[in-house]
Amino acid sequence: MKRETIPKRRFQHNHLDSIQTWTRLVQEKVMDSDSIQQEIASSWGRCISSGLDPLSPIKPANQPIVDSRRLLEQNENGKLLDIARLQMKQLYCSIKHNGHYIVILTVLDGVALEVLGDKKMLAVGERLGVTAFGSCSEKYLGTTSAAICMTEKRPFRVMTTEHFAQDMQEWCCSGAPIFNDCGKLVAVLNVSNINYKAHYRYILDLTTATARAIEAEIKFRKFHHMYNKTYHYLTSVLESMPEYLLLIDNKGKIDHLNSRAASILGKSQQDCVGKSVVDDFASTYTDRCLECNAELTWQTGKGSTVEFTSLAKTLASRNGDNGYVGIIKPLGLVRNAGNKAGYTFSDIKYCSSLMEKVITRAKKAAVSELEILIYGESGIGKELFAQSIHNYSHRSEGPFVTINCAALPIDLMQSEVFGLEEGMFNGAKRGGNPGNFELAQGGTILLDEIGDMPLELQANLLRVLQEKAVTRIGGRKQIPLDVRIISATNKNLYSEVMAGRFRDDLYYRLSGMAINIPALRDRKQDIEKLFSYFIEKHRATMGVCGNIQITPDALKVLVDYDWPSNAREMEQIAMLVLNNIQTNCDTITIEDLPEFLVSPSRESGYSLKK
Ligand SMILES: Nc1ncnc2c1ncn2[C@@H]1O[C@H](COP(=O)(O)OP(=O)(O)OP(=O)(O)O)[C@@H](O)[C@H]1O
Repeated sequence: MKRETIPKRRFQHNHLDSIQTWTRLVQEKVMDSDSIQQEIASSWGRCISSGLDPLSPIKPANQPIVDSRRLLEQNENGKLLDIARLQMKQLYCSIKHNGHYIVILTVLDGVALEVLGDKKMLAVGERLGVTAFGSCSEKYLGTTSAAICMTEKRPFRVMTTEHFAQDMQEWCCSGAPIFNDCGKLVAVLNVSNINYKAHYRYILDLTTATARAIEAEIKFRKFHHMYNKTYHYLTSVLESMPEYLLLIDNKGKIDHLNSRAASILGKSQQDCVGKSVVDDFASTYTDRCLECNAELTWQTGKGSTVEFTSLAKTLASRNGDNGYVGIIKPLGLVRNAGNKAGYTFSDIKYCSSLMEKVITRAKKAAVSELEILIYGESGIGKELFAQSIHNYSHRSEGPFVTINCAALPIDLMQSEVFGLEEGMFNGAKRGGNPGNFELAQGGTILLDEIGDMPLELQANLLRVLQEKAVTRIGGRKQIPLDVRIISATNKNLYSEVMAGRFRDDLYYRLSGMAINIPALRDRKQDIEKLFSYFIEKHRATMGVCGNIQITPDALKVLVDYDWPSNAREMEQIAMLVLNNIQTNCDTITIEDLPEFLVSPSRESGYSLKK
């Protein structure tokens, strides 16, 4: 087929020109490209190259078969349809009083995802196979506005004899492309009718505006989803932290807090959010308190007080609205009521005989008066054991106080652990501040992360152990102590002694009875029970109902994993899984597990540190 070039160019549809050009094409096999719009000429060219005969009737029987289920699963087509349906209905309602129309949503390979219109136009469409999940591709229908929009990636109208196939030449179509949030073309929206006079120019504008509205909804849903996901992650992370955390905005109002923080303040989370720190909790609060590491006393709903030390970080936002992350330290509650250990041995979930032996040993240790040194990797349950030992001992009615020996700067730690004599610093109260050892009187003190205790403090600690008494910083008086010491570490303390980082005399004092908690990877029998326990523990708060099972495949993935951060990591993963699954889901499958667990390359697996 020859192409003739006439120097005159046309950009608008002219019925007479296109009918002449088309007739010439059919009768003389000559395409006069310059007497029709260039986009139409290109489409006709493609139809000719694909062997389409303009005169042969369009038969639905020749249509390529489409697997509708697969189509909906591909490329987020299901979501697109969900969004577009409502907009298509609105578009149709705004034009239907002008005549008979059909609104078509076509996806990339030319398949119609949705078709709606009045009876007459639907019947016209049906005769040509223009139905939901029917192919409307260029190879089948010839030139259409949808086909041109796909190629040109902009709105386009195809009128009557601009259609290549004779069977389509009654049709008038206005189409507009739909792009996703990444700017990728995903579909074309199209309005068609078979009455030339009722295919007004504004129909193309309306179609384009509706396509833009669909795009905006796609973006909105994506951001909404991302926002929800981030919010859930943030909440899960805050909830799983052992600290009492608050996010405070630059006006001193509480933006968010974890449930631990709310419980220590004696209020619900809802009651705390939006409340002013100054008006409702700590009247001496200022931003400077946070910046200069000052201590604050918070009034709680239960009439007691909580020390709020400024282990706070500034959160800078782009628009300069700085906020803070605050950590409430429940020292005040310890002073008022004594700190209670919540866990007992019955809270330790296991099946393995290895763990059975460890628990038997820990119970023996509990009823003795020996100092106990608990060894185990990070997140394995050392604190859980320490609390259980305390509750199993005759000191169970006394306080249980934990000191994290790695967490605080040395000066703060001195006063925290050993107490502060009155008048030592401006912050010291009348009568001085008792340290953690005094607060643990009659009970147990857990020296967590003992392997990280600075050498300077080790000397003071040794003195306390030898003398069974404590002297506050800046004071002279010795205060006799009746405290049982449990230490915990994830380091090899003996190697630390050998390396000169830990005092040998202190090491021998602390390790009256050693308890080794084996890593989770060394007791695979416990994995199923522990994972089910964490799922059940968080199920309700994460909004998932019902009794949840795990498939053998998914369980195998969990069993095969190394669990570098042990039970704490497993708890995080259980929460991520709950976040991934539907609220009414009753089975956890491999697809619900985080990617790094399932993928064979485990190097990128994360490990969580307290
Ligand atoms: N066998 C178990 N059964 C039930 N819960 C467990 C078990 N082991 C650990 N956990 C839970 O896992 C979390 C981490 O435990 P814990 O804080 O006691 O670990 P840790 O060894 O003290 O950690 P770190 O070394 O970071 O101080 C806690 O929520 C704890 O209750």
